[in-house]
Amino acid sequence: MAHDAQVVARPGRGPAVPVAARDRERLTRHARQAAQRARRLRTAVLASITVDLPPGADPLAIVAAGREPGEPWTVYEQRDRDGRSICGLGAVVALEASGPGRFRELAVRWAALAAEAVADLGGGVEGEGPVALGGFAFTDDGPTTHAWEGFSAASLHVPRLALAARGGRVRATISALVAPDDDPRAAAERALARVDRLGAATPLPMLDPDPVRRARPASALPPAHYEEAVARAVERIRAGRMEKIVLAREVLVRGSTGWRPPEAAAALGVMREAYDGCCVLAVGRGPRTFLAATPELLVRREGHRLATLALAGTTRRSSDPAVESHLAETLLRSTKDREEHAIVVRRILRRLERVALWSTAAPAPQVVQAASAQHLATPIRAQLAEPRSVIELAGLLHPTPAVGGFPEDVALPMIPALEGMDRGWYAGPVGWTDAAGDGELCVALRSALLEPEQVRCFAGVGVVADSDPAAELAETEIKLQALLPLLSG
Ligand SMILES: C=C(O[C@@H]1C=C(C(=O)O)C=C[C@H]1O)C(=O)O
Repeated sequence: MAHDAQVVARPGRGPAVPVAARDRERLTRHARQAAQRARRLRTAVLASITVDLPPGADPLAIVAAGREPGEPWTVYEQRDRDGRSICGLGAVVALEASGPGRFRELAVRWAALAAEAVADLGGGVEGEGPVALGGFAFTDDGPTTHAWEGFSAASLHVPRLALAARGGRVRATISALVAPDDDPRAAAERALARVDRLGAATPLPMLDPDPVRRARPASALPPAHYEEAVARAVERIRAGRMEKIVLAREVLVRGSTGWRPPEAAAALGVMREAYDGCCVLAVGRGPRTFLAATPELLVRREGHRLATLALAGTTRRSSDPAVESHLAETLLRSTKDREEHAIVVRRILRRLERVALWSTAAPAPQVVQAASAQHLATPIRAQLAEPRSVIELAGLLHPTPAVGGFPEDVALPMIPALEGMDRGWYAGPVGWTDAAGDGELCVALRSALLEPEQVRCFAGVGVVADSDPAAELAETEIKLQALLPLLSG
């Protein structure tokens, strides 16, 4: 799988997304039909076509090379799951919302748009056809600081060009939005012209192997502030006010004059090669890009089937296999970590009771390796009583106590004051949904925000009655090792 990307990364091999004459005509026909529908419904209607790309084409490389300044883009990849990748470029529709109803609002608006879309029948690659890609901030009301400009509380884009890959097959969906008084031919031509501007496929950029200017990471707040926050949280837990709260910290990466953060695409190229078992994702809005290599699946829906993962309890990794498995054994035996983990499993199962005919979790957690950390993990599956959209299901589960706390009504309001930072999209759900409401969202952990002149990295830990502030600070350092070294070179 790891070799596929390099195959297409040969320059000068023709257009990245070739569109044959008959496909162009079909998009115009779909746009004409969409215009009729739009006039009848008095609202804009989506028109799209889906075409094959040469086998092995690399969606991430195509999107990264073709992006024009400020154009929104999304990447969602898990290479070790049969080479799955879903990427989007541009936005023909931007669905945005905020407040406690944000998940449902976007689910309803997307379902209405998708139901009327004039599109090709599916060709069998998951995520092809009309899709909405994007994500959600950690809190219902969204980011509060300038750093997250462009990232709203809830944001799903229908890309101009969506690419879906699986097992070497790659499908490209080109979309136009046709308003009641639009000229359908012009709408189709605009869409095709954008895809034609992509030019030839080019390789992913490389991280500079020997940067002249280096950057230094520095905690946004003194580490002692974090330890004090953990100590205060432990007091409240021991006083019986709550069982668990997740507290995070932020590390800023800045360099001397002239230093610029590495290119997002170069970092993503390394992340997807190096981090098996993680979902590698990126959401670009304006000049900023939010990146993650996360081990935490929030929800996957395929028809009536739902999958999620309880992930909590952490130890470090080791290059010595004997030490690595010893650390895993110790984690499995740790009462503190097992309890921290059990809180997450219980809460997920309780939430699923509202929508599932049945749900099932493994009786005991297993240990999984993810980038710089090892975690306790319990896969959970459920059968839905009725097929709620994956976006609504994400709203039902988010935030789990793996990133929030328990009980929520006590823990969640304490987080901003104890942390003293704006989480933005850190620990929020990011992913995709198709026209049927199937799709997948991960929790954006091991994440960073690339700003024009600096990088912000985030890491948090679950605090319980037995937490030790120094040990929790050390655990944030383990998690930060996933992205910090890559983004500060
Ligand atoms: C909060 C983070 O990770 C979460 C917290 C964990 C823990 O407390 O052990 C483990 C995995 C994640 O659910 C993070 O990576 O920032």
